[in-house]
Formats: sequence, C-alpha cells, structure tokens
Amino acid sequence: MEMKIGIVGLGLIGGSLARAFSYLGYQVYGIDTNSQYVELAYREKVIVNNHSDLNLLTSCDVVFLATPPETTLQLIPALNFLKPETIITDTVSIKGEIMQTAREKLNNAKNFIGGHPLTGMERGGYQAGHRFLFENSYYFLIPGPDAPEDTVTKLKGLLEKIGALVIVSDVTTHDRITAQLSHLPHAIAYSLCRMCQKEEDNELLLKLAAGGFRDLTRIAASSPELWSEILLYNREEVAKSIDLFIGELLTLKNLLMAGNKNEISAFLKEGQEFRTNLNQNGKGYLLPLYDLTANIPDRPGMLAKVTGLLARFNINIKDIEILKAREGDGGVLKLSFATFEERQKAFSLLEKEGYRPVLR
Ligand SMILES: NC(=O)c1ccc[n+]([C@@H]2O[C@H](COP(=O)([O-])OP(=O)(O)OC[C@H]3O[C@@H](n4cnc5c(N)ncnc54)[C@H](O)[C@@H]3O)[C@@H](O)[C@H]2O)c1
Ligand SMILES: O=C(O)C(=O)C[C@]1(C(=O)O)C=C[C@@H](O)C=C1
Repeated sequence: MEMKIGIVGLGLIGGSLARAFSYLGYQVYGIDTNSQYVELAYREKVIVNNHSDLNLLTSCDVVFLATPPETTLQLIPALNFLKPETIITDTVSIKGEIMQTAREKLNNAKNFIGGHPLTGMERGGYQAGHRFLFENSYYFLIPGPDAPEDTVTKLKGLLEKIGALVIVSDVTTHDRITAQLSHLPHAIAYSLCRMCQKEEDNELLLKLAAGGFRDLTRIAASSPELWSEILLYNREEVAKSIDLFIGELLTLKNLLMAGNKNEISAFLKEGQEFRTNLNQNGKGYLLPLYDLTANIPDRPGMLAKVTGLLARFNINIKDIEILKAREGDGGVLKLSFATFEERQKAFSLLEKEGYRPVLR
C-alpha cells in the first residue's frame, strides 16, 4: 500500500512538498491555519482534504511540519495522537531547539527525524511554491540518538524521490554550518539594507542600486517574522559568525588605511578563491555545475530560441540566469549543465549560432 503523507503548513516549503509528493501519486493530507491555502491546494488536487484538522493526520505514515520555528515547537507536543510508527519530521532552518523539544515532548521521540531543505526563496506562502523546489537540492536529515536505521532510510528514500540530495548529519554540525552559510548572509543583507535606508538620500540609493547590491541583498526581502525566529533560535552560532565577519571587515579596513595594494589584493584573492570553488569540483552547498555565458540580443523570444536549440540536441539546462539585462543592450545569459560534456556540446552549438559563448 502506498504511503500516506501529512503536511502541516502549506506555505512555500509545505506547499512545495505537497505538490512534489502528490505529483508522484502519493495521497497527501494538508493542514494550514490559512483556509485559502487549503482550498487552493484541494482545488489543484495537491491535497485530498478540503478542510483543515490535525486529526486528518491519524492515518498518515509520514508527517512533515512545515511551519515557522516557534509554531513548530508548539505543534510537536500536539502530535502524540499519531500512530506510534508514524515518522515525524520538520523543515525548520535550525535544529538544536527542535530536536530537544522532540526528545522531551514526543512519546515516540525516536521516530522524529529533524529535517531542513537547503532550498527556498525570499517569498513565502502557498503560491510561491512549486513541485521542483527540492530537485537537486541538499536536504539535511538529523536523526536523534535512538532513531532506528530503517526509519532514516525510509525518510531518505522518500525525499530522494522528489529529487533531494539527502545529507544525514548532527545538530551541532547543522547549526554551525547554516549559521555561516545562511543565517549570517541574511543578517548581513538586512543590515546592509538598513544602513542604506538610514541614509539621508536613500531615495537616490534605491534608484541607483545596481547588480552587485541586488545580488547581495535579495534575501533581505525575506519575512522578518520568520527570520527573527531563525536568528534567535541559533543565536549562539550566529553571534560567533557575526564576530568572525566583523573581524574580516576590520582586517580589510586596516589594510585599506595602511594603503598597501598587494596586501589588499591578497585579502580579496582569498575571498575570490572560495567563491570560485563554490560550484566546482563537488565543493560547496550547491551542486557542482559546468557553466558558460552567452550573449543574447534584446529581442522577444530570444530566450526560447536559445533553450529550444539546446533542447533539440537533448541538452538539459540545470540552471539559468540573466546576468546583465539592460534595456536595448542585450543580455548575458548564464547557463549551467550537470556534465562537462553537455557544456562542451552547448558551447559548440551556441558558438555556431553566433551567441559568443564563454566558458566560466
Ligand atoms: N523560506 C525558505 O527559504 C525556507 C527554506 C528552508 C526551510 N525553511 C523553513 O521551513 C519552514 C516554513 O517556512 P516557509 O518559508 O514555507 O514559510 P511560509 O510562511 O511560506 O509557510 C508557513 C505556513 O505555515 C502555516 N501555519 C502557521 N501556523 C500554523 C499552524 N499552527 N498550523 C498549521 N499551519 C500553520 C502558515 O499559514 C503558512 O502557510 C520554516 O520553519 C523555515 O525555517 C524555509
Ligand atoms: O535562497 C533563498 O532565498 C534562501 O533564503 C534559501 C535559504 C538559504 O539561506 O539559502 C534560506 C533558508 C533556509 O533554511 C534554506 C535556504
């Protein structure tokens, strides 16, 4: 018999999980305090229930909590009515407090496996989600000390079916790594925007903010309610990361004041090295990809032309980004491929068609 899946919270993450699992044919029960999300998901046949009630989860084999951190901490003790064999997992971006609450408040704590998908975006809510959100994305699983091996294997297998790349880890590693890779970057983006907001001529700054500023601050558009909880629940690790970051900024400031160009360049080079390695040789939190850029004229349908060309030769584009889009000036398209061979094939095709590709 096919597994029944319950999802509490049908926002960005829960709504995306629901879409991905229902697309694969699983029976998905979805719960949300926002009745519009439940109605929408039911109408789209993403969930099987048309009203929200936690009791609907009684027959589920796996239950995902895809709610904000504080709500998740409150919901965990309310799940003791589930079948003892039900696997419970969450999606919260911090793991310490979640794992402790599960250990203390669940009758069958060994069947709680902490979860955290390393994918998302700055928008929330059901409409922001989509069924591909987890494809090729790393996904942390944090089993408690007594978690049966087959429970972890079962959940891992389920997540792999929706394309996730599962990493089984522990609380300490998770909370330290995410502080540096996700929580600190959000803290920096919000702080940088706040600094500009306080400037006297912030209207002018808003108008002129170009690519670099936008690249660095996209995530400052994320929900302040959600992020205040994430930062607060990982505050020890975030505070350590903030101190390390302040240390880096002060080093740079001192180098600038000392005026030695070689030393400044060496400092920047160390940063550049990490960034260059991010998508290469299997390093980094994103999948290693093989990139190229191509120049495309500013005309309707150009994107379709380029992607259509590659599709005709069965070349799969893993990621696509417009790096520079200026009115009337054409654009630079960044395309990423899973293999070296695909990128070489794409390079030749694009070169032949005059798109002036460059390997990255
Ligand atoms: N946004 C991201 O990029 C991202 C990425 C990975 C993990 N996460 C984590 O996933 C979780 C959900 O984040 P999101 O971005 O999907 O947020 P979201 O705001 O899009 O979704 C949360 C949903 O939970 C619902 N909800 C709130 N209280 C509820 C309750 N008591 N019962 C039932 N439903 C309730 C809300 O109505 C909303 O639909 C968070 O814990 C977050 O840390 C977020
Ligand atoms: O891309 C974004 O907008 C995100 O914020 C995604 C992001 C991240 O920091 O990378 C945010 C929070 C999660 O817990 C995991 C992923």
